[in-house]
Amino acid sequence: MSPKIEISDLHVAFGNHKVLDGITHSIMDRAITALMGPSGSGKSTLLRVFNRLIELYPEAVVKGEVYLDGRDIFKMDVIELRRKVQMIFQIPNPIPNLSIFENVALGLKLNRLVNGRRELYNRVKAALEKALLWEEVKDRLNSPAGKLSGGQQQRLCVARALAFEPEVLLADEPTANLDPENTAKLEELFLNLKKDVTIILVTHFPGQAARISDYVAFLYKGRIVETGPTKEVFTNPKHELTEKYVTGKLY
Ligand SMILES: Nc1ncnc2c1ncn2[C@@H]1O[C@H](COP(=O)(O)OP(=O)(O)OP(=O)(O)O)[C@@H](O)[C@H]1O
Repeated sequence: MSPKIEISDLHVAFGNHKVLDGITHSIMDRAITALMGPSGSGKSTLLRVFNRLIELYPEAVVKGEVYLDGRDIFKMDVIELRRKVQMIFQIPNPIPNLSIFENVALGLKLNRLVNGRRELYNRVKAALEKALLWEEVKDRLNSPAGKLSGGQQQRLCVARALAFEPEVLLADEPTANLDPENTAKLEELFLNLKKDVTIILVTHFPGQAARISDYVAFLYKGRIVETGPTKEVFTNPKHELTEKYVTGKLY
């Protein structure tokens, strides 16, 4: 497996508050990497560096290097970067009054990524299929997205992201507000996707990391304490803090 993202000596602070303190790590291509660690350890901040969403926080100071396929992300056109590196959030955020179809189509139209209605329909359909939502919505594509269940709205957000045919999908605690059935569906969807897309998943649930990730990085107070293939880290943690975390004694 080759690295998709390489991070070198990354530091992030909000004003004087150091949040990431010298992260050096590689994220493997077309695999699921789980970022886990106690609340406040810097997982979401790290995720927000990968698509440079961090730059929307005026007090954030970022130092260090991050490469996507060998390209310095801080020198890339940010629109291009965010097209390649899509993100979904803890609370599904479709545009509620817009139709299911339009939620997925809008970004493609605004960015002029499609030619004509037939291609647009095909791209939207393909994205909804990959997001395991097509069968549930194909007869009501024109109804408002806000009428979908929470789990369906989250899969719609995945479809919206996939419509851009991204290389990386960032997911920030995407199942935190879902019931077990919808959580299972999203996990299945991620497992299907990883053959095409590199997935970086922030999760609060060690069980979720164990179920679906190939690699984990365990963060504690802004540093990566331990990293490796998921099975290895869960069955034979090398660091005491990791052991406590994976056995539910630290959260
Ligand atoms: N915009 C911000 N301004 C100031 N401090 C921030 C900001 N965002 C995050 N922080 C601080 O950075 C630290 C790391 O936050 P971050 O959200 O990255 O951690 P996390 O591991 O994802 O936590 P959680 O699991 O609770 O979401 C926390 O102390 C948090 O208070």
